[in-house]
Amino acid sequence: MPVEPPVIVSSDPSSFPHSVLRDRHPAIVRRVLADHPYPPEVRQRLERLLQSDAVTPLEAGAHDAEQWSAWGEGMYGRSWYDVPFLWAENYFYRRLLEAVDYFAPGAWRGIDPFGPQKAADLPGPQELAELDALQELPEEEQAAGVVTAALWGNRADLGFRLVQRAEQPAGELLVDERKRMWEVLRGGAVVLVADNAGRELLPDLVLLDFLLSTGRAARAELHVKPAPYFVSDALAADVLAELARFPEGSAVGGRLAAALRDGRLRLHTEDFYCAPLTFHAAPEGLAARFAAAELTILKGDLNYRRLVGDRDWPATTSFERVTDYFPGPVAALRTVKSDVVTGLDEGAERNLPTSWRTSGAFALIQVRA
Ligand SMILES: O=P(O)(O)OC[C@@]1(O)O[C@H](CO)[C@@H](O)[C@@H]1O
Repeated sequence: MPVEPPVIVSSDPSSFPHSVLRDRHPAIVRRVLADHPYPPEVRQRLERLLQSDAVTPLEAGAHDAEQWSAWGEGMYGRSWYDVPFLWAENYFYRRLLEAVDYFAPGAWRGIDPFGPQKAADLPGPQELAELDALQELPEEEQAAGVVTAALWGNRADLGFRLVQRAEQPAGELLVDERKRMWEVLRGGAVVLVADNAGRELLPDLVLLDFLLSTGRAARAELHVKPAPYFVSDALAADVLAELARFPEGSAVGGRLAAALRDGRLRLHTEDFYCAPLTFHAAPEGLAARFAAAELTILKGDLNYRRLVGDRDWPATTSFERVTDYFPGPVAALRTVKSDVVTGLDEGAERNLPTSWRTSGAFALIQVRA
């Protein structure tokens, strides 16, 4: 194991993490306030969240207060900018859910504060038709197409789009190890850890359908978040909303529904997916699921940070080495939207634009088998 560089914090005002806490989080709260006719006490709590300088613990009665008191040891009372970035972001979403009574008994319980944004991002008939049309291609081209679509679907999560212009230049793949992905898959079980709903989840579902219908996988689990998170992250309800978009007679939609019905495709979730932790701390049951799979596919930027550790790794750090703890073969499909990168060749960074780590214009397909 290489010497571990420090965990990323947000204290440097010129850093990406600082901009997330300073600009993105307030924009997210403002959007949630605009999207819902919340009562005054909820609006006040959201405003207070915006104003808070220091991190304070959850109310004692909160359903997961004990968990968060353990996860937050040493954090409370400190500035949001001084605690680890990954922790601060996770806790921000937890506080936001608290503010909108997401877990509290009452009428607002279970109402997704990001629901309207997600609904507006559901794929339209043209996107569905384009993905369905991939099936007309020869299998090898389809294989390339479904992976490319799932990869670039990750490019514009809704949190990112709140602060970034929507249209971006064409993307560039910095590492492409998809060949190894295909070599690992021999008709066993696959886990796909989803990231965003909407335009990312659709190609993820198409990828799962491709794996199942070509026999590259016999079974698949689609792991989703247990609660709203990072604005657009997919919940089981988002999967169902997406499936309902496939038109009558869609071959892909029909096969996915059949696979869910006969158990070849299963939805799964764990509280861990909303914990401020990396995969090093995956609970035993989840680690066993990863270990039993021929391949775990991790989607997105945040899952990448949780996989390699949210640290200032030099970009040439070996991906193989930092992921060798992961309990089974793992593939990361990720557009680069934060500072954490590993697995680049020496010198590869040299010709990239200064913003390459956060622009969403570059991507990685990395595999550790
Ligand atoms: O995981 P995703 O949806 O690909 O990206 C999540 C993200 O937008 O949120 C974090 C910043 O808040 C970063 O990890 C990344 O920029």
